[in-house]
Amino acid sequence: MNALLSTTLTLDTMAPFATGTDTPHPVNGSPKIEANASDITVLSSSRAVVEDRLTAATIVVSTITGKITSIFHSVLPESSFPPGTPYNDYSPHVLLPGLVDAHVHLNEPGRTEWEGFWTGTRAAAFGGVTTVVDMPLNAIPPTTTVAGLKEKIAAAQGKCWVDVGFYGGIIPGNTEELKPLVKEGVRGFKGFLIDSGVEEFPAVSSIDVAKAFLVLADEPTTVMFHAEMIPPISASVGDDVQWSLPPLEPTGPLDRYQTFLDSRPASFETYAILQILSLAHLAPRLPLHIVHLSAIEAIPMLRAARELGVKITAETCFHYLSLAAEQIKEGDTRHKCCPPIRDQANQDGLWDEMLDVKDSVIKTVVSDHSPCTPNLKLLPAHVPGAQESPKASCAPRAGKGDFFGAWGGISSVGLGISILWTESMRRSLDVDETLLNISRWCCVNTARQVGLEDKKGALKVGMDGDIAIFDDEAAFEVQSSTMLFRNKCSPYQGKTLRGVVRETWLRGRRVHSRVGGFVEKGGPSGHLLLEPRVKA
Ligand SMILES: NC(=O)NC(NC(N)=O)C(=O)[O-]
Ligand SMILES: [Zn+2]
Ligand SMILES: [Zn+2]
Repeated sequence: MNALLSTTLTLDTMAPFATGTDTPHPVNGSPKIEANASDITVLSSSRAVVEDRLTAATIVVSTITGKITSIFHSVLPESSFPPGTPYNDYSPHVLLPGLVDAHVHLNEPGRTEWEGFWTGTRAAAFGGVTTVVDMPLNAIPPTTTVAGLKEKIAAAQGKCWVDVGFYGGIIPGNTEELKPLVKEGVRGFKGFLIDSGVEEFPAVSSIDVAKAFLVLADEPTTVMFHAEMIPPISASVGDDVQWSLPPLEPTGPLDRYQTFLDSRPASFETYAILQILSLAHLAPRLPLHIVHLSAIEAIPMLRAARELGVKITAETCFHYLSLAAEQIKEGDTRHKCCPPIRDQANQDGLWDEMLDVKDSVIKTVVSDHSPCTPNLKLLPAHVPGAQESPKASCAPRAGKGDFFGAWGGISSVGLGISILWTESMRRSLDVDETLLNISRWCCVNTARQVGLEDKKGALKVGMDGDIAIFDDEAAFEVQSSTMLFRNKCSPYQGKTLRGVVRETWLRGRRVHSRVGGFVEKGGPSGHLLLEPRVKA
């Protein structure tokens, strides 16, 4: 280790962990790094998020293993490295870990016209996301069997611009498939407690959940729920309690957002979460997770459960942190998702939980990118995106602007970091703290949620050289050229977002730069992340 204090460092670029990891600022001039110039690449900046702190950093990545071999807490000059070493000083832009978006629907095979591996992962790469984890539904077949997973894997080959992991699904009757899916490398499971929107992925009952908990109790996985459920009492009219009101029944004009919001109240989320918690004792060691938490009313019960030792966490989404019901115009179904975007006070409450609470129950922020063809959004002519609809692949079931008939799902993969940055700056949050928060919510914690914490989500020696170069001063307009997902239909369209991802690096190779576009030579280099999880 004395070598660290001398001026010459030798890097063993083949080794997953380098000898020199963290050197003090060079005292007598710059250190000299000995390595084969073609075996390493160097990225540096006056600002980087390295292991939960903002620091100057020089990051050396092996181009052979794709791993980070050393990190120096200063900007070493190019002359520190052998002549010909690829070297980029990005100061003052920020080096961040590539984002891990742990909730994306890629929909291939079967509904590739909604989204596919090629387009979805290019949109991710554009926005600094270097890993996406694909949800088990909306592709046909769904990932509820090993055979279904194999079809996914076959469909993904050679099409991924970033690394891709897969979730399995829990549906009635597939208990036998769950352990084999863990062995095949799924990163977790999702089940629905309410209609999923697609018939091949039915909701589970409490008996199905109990069976899944028992079979997965000691498996290295995370079981996640779409936590909305229709409570037995759905509405009260004055003093009169109305029993068994038809579920999700609209009580006003179908194109008014408030009508839709009223049809899926916070009680749907709290009731569903109570159901999950009531079964948690069946698998006390199994990590449980609530996907796309929207209602702040659910926070106290999650906090109480965690205090009692229940292993449960929650994620929220970019849209719940940036959009508000009051602002949604009549018929603008681009905003339809489930659970719904709630009011401004709810949005503020989510931020309060994440910022002010020491051990927030909301650990991660994800996109829940769940697109469809624009015709299924039933967009009225005045909403942007309506004119861009390709020919309808399926006849719309309802009138234009109908929030009940439109497909539920928001498109935003690759826009997340800029959405969070814009909203954080609007809230006048501290710049440095926001950079750390984004890295916690979208990198470190999402990687942990899906069992990738040994490879992804942090700039650390031994981790994959997945890096986003973030320009926090720039801004851009969301338009067709900046939404790289297949269907250019998103509530962010036309908005100006602050914070631009200048470049995205995957395992030590530049995948995309805002100036040069995609590095097409060699084609997509994303890996499928199928190595089974190990027990935490
Ligand atoms: N079938 C879906 O993709 N559903 C998704 N839809 C949303 N979130 O509106 C989801 O994750 O539940
Ligand atoms: Zn869901
Ligand atoms: Zn989803």
